[in-house]
Amino acid sequence: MTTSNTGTGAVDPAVREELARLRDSIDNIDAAVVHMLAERFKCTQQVGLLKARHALPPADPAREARQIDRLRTLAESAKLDPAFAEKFLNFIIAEVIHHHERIAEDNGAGPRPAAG
Ligand SMILES: O=C(O)C(=O)C[C@]1(C(=O)O)C=C[C@@H](O)C=C1
Repeated sequence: MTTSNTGTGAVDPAVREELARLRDSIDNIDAAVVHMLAERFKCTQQVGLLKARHALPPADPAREARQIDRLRTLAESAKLDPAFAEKFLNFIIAEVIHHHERIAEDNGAGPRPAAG
């Protein structure tokens, strides 16, 4: 229980100000994340085209393993939950792989036939 909320619906103006200041920073960080993700997807779009043109598979599990390893280490030193960092990267990479598959289809490669 805090002493700032009187329970009457009135919130201490200092608390309001602190919340607004923190939310401004959150909004700036969210904007930076969106811009950085947009740049990342511009790069992966180029990778998708390169892979499609040279008949390379959309996914590269060995590369992903190295990225996850690296990101987990970075997360630990930044005091961010490494499991969260891994989930976040996997989420983004899954989307990239969908894009790669679509680019390959649009470039006439189509899905690879099953082995055997
Ligand atoms: O580096 C690649 O080969 C990519 O296609 C990019 C990327 C990524 O988004 O980082 C996506 C799919 C691969 O499985 C590995 C990494």
